[in-house]
Parts: sequence; C-alpha cells; structure tokens
Amino acid sequence: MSTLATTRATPSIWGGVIIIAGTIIGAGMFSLPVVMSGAWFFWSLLALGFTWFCMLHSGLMLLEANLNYRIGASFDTMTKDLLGKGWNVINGASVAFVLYILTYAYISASGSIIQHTLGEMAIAFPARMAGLLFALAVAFIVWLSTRAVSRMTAIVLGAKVITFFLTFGSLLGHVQPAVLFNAAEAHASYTPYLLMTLPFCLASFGYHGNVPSLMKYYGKDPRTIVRCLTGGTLIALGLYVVWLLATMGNIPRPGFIAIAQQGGNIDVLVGALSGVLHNRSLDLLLIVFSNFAVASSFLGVTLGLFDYLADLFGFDDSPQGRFKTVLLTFAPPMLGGLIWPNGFLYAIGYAGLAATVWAAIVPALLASASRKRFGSPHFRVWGGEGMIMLILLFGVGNAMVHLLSSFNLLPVYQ
Ligand SMILES: N[C@@H](Cc1ccccc1)C(=O)O
Repeated sequence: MSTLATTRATPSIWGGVIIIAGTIIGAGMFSLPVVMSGAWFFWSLLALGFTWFCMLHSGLMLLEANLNYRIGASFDTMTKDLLGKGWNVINGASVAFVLYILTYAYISASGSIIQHTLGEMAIAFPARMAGLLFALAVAFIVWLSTRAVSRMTAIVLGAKVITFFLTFGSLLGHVQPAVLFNAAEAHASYTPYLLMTLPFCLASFGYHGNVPSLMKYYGKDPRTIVRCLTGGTLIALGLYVVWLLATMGNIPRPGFIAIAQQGGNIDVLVGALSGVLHNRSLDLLLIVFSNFAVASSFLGVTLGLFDYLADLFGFDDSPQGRFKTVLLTFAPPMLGGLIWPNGFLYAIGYAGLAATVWAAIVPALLASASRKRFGSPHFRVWGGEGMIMLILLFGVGNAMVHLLSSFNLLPVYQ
C-alpha cells in the first residue's frame, strides 16, 4: 500500500484521489449487495452514507496526527509515541490481521471469479486451483519488486476504471423500479437487518494505511491531502450506490437468500446478475470488471502486508530476504484458501471487526492525544470533542455489532 504513491512524477491531485479510491474499491463491495439484501436499498443507503462520513473523518484525524511527525512516519511511530506500547501492539496486531484476512478473501474471491470466467468460455477449472495459481502470480510480482507491483497496479487500476464506467453506465439502464422498490413483498420489514451491515460497510471503506503514504507523496500539504481523501471516498460512495442500484434493481430481494446460501462469493452474485440481464456484452464487461477490481486490491493489500512483515521480522531486500517475506505473506492465506475456499463473506466481516481498531478507534484516540500534545499547528478536523466521540462510538459500535452477529444474536435475512 505504502509505496504505490512514490512512483508518480508530478503530484497532481488526481494521483492521490486514485490511490485512495483504488484501495477502497475492492473485494469488499462484492459483499455489500448480499449482506444488505435484508435492509434493502434505502436503509442500506443510510448505512453507507453514515459509514462514509465516519471513515472519511477518521482518515482526516489520522492525517491531523500524522502532520505532527516527520514525513514517512507511519501508524507504528504515531501510536507508540502518542498512545504507548500497549496500544501499539493492539494496533499492529489488528493491521496484520486485516491484511491477512483480506489476502485470504482475495484468494477466495479470485478463485471463484476465475472459475466463473473460464466457465463462461466452457472451460471447467476448480476454484481452489484458480485461487492458488492467481495468488502465486501475485506473490511472484510482489517478490520481484515494489516497482513491479506499482506498475502492475497502475495497469490493473486503469483497466478497472475503464471497465467500471462501461459496465455501470450500461447496468444503470437496466434497473427495474418494481424490483428496486421490492413491490412484490407488501409487508416486508427491513430495519431489523440494518445493524449487521455496518462491519461490511466499514471494511468496504477501509483505506487508512494509505494516509501516511499520501503525506510522503505530497509533503505536509493538508489542503491537498484533505481533497484527496474527500474525493477518493466520495468516488467510492458514488460507486457503491450505483452498484447497489445495479444489483438490487435487477435481482429481486428473495433472490439474495439463495446467493447467500451458496456462500455469497463473487461468482454466485455475478452469475445471478447475468441471469437477469440477458445481455452478452454487459455480462462479459461485468466479469472483466470483477477480475480487475479484485486484482488491484489484492496487489495493494499484499504489498502492504509484505512491507509490514519485512519490517517486523527484519528481513532484508535481497532476493532471498524477499523470498522469506513473500512466503510469510502468502503461505498462511493460501493454506486457508485451500482448506476453506468459500469463506469470502466471513472474511470481509472479520476484516470489518479488526479494521475498526486501526481505521476508527485508534485514529480518534490519536487525534485526541495529538491535540493535547502538539495543539494543531497544521490542520484540525472540525467538530471538536463531539466528532472524536462520534468516531469512537462508531468504532466500538461496529465491533459490538460484529460480535453480536457472530453469536447469532442479530436477525439474519434468510
Ligand atoms: N476497502 C478494501 C479493503 C480494505 C480494508 C482496510 C484497509 C485497506 C483495504 C476492499 O473493499 O477490498
């Protein structure tokens, strides 16, 4: 994640916006229509809007604290200095956990989407094998060098943006109001299913590892970085709304029960959407887009995990050193993908649970501590203590929701 920013020559605001939007928009979005089918479209918009607001502001809080340190100082430096060793260990563990579980989710997702893609070409290929091979290819690129990752990401991200506009532009034309308004179910209840969507929204809006990278990229320029964070998160929000419109405007609400029962992985969702679209070229575009969306986050997140582990274990940058780090980065999630190829939805949920620590709770605590220590010489997030409390509540609330739903204490739409 961290190094994507350093390769562009002229820092225009778009570079930062694209880095942020590119990290945010990933596998998480494919979980949204399935987990939001209970709350359905309008309530889900509320959950998305609220999460967007909180995740943008937690990112700004991180920036506020980060601006008081040297350029290049990351999470680790700030939490150790402002919150102490204990928090630093908790924070580090949650970062590693999120990156690992996301890598697992991407392996599971890429396996399923490659299987689906090849299936469309009448080639039968097991998903486990596809996920494994794809992960090996990514591992090879990460092993080569950060530059290789950055170049691949630029290509994949470009393809993602182009196929996105083509796909969603035409998908919108297919929305059926009767399906979107769920006209078939007269007395449906939606609100009981609202809370459980939150951890998935949180995971889908995660990007916070990139805030220190933006400061490396632009220098201590809060105005520009604030614009990048706002622009990047807004693009993601807009895309998610269109994505919900496209899925919930085409697949009837009860149809999602079957999708969730089949594990809720990307291939099932894309398959269900193809089933109602009856449009060959759109179908193909959607498949191409899904492949690129997964691939770009996969590269970004595993690079982040790679850098993190290399730093933690002190492995050097020689081919052997990088090989050790790659092994540590990819072997555990690959093993998970082999044993349990269909845990995509669970993985995104757990990513939400752990990400709440370093993407909501810790940023709020950091901003609060850095205000006491430094004042805010460069930049201060608006809203004072109230805003800090809101982000803390959002973070703790998300963790509680996830725990409740893991113990089956929240209603599930089934
Ligand atoms: N938002 C990313 C996941 C992510 C979470 C937290 C940090 C970085 C990335 C996705 O949807 O795939």
